[in-house]
Amino acid sequence: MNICVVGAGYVGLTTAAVLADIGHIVYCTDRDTARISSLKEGIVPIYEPGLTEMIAKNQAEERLFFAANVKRHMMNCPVVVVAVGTPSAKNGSADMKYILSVVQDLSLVIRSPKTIIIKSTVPPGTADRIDALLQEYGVSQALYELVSNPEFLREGSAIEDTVHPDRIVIGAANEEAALIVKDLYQAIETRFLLTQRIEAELIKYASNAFLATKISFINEISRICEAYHADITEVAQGIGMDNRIGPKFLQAGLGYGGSCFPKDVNALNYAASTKQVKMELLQAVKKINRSQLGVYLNKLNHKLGEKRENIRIAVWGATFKENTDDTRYSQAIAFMKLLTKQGYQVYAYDPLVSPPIPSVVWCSDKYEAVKEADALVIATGWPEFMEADFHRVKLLMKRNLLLDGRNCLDKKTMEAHGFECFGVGRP
Ligand SMILES: NC(=O)c1ccc[n+]([C@@H]2O[C@H](COP(=O)([O-])OP(=O)(O)OC[C@H]3O[C@@H](n4cnc5c(N)ncnc54)[C@H](O)[C@@H]3O)[C@@H](O)[C@H]2O)c1
Ligand SMILES: O=c1ccn([C@@H]2O[C@H](COP(=O)(O)OP(=O)(O)O[C@H]3O[C@H](CO)[C@@H](O)[C@H](O)[C@H]3O)[C@@H](O)[C@H]2O)c(=O)[nH]1
Repeated sequence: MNICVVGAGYVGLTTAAVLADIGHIVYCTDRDTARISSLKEGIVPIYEPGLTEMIAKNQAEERLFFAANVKRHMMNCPVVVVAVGTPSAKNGSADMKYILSVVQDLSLVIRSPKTIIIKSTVPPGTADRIDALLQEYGVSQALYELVSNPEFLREGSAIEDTVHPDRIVIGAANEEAALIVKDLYQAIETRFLLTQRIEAELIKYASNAFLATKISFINEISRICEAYHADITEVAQGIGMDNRIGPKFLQAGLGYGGSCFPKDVNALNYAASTKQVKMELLQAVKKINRSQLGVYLNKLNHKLGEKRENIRIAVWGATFKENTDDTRYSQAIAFMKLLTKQGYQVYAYDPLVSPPIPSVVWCSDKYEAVKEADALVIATGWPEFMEADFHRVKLLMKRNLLLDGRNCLDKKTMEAHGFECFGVGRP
């Protein structure tokens, strides 16, 4: 099947690579011409383990092509997968400008029967809205099927999540349209859930909202653990052994970030408000996440004392989590900004990124960042931080404070190296 993927971001590139790898002919398009030019030359503009290799293989085998002429490929392919961004607008709603521009482009090129698959995360009711728009633009409904097929991949494990998903959700107005999409994924062994479009749209938002809730829940429990000198990692382990709860997404830390949870929680909240539904639990989830950084800033302040001048804090990690180069809504970066606002000198290191942040000095290596530091903060759980030579780190630092903001280090080992180590919800 010839497929046009619109949007060569994290989701578009992964989807295009996997669909090509399972045998389809895929044209991955983007209106960002520089991005497409580099992709044509084999330079993948994002970091995602295994993606560059999968793209190269399928380009070489002539199943995957990159193109900046979005409309031409939309017109020629019977299947169009929409994977453009839906970032947060100022009022918390999903900003639909990219989706709407794709719909406009589509309206100009639908001349033969097409299946349009919405993979972007969109508010409930979007598929119906697109239907209405296409008809307003004069496109005959007989010429297309519009299907909601939300994406559940995580950055850092996008390929694995797409090749071995927990489920594939297909929301379609009729069975025929659903089966066309199901057929595309024939080579993927998983459970398929066929619903109407509105349920598929809500399943995506509700999944992210639930996962964010799990994180805020465990972060709140970590606060009571600290008060009672209990270890949250053991408490989380015990909770997770209950099959009804499960062990995943119970890692206490500096809070959730990334391009999805913050914006999707806001967008769900906004969608509810337009129907006069109050999402009280979600409000609490957001509030806990917002206050999580403050809790650890206060702890650091308390341990470092009143003086801020010439106090140096090393921060390891800037991306919103390990194994990605994405810094959207990164708690690590938010923490760096809080530290500089307090008057601390911040020396930062991340294996992949060094975005400009006023008053933050970027170091090219993790050991350089800790030189003469009064405290070290582990803000992202990159494996190379766990494997660091902490004997050397201790020798390089001026003082011995270590905030393990992702609970990824063994506290006893750190104490044996001479650190005063405190994690999130650990005595
Ligand atoms: N990033 C994730 O982990 C993830 C996971 C699941 C779902 N999602 C959802 O998938 C969607 C895409 O997310 P992303 O992170 O891949 O986005 P992204 O911002 O990385 O990439 C989007 C791409 O779309 C392109 N684009 C925008 N408008 C276009 C147009 N009219 N025509 C052609 N190209 C256009 C942009 O140039 C950009 O390259 C969002 O709705 C997001 O919520 C993201
Ligand atoms: O136990 C945990 C798990 C995660 N996090 C944090 O939560 C955020 C999000 O992590 P993760 O969910 O692994 O990354 P994403 O790539 O943002 O993936 C989420 O968002 C995507 C976009 O919608 C969905 O497709 C995925 O299913 C959903 O997991 C990160 O800041 C993590 O550090 C925690 O603090 N504790």
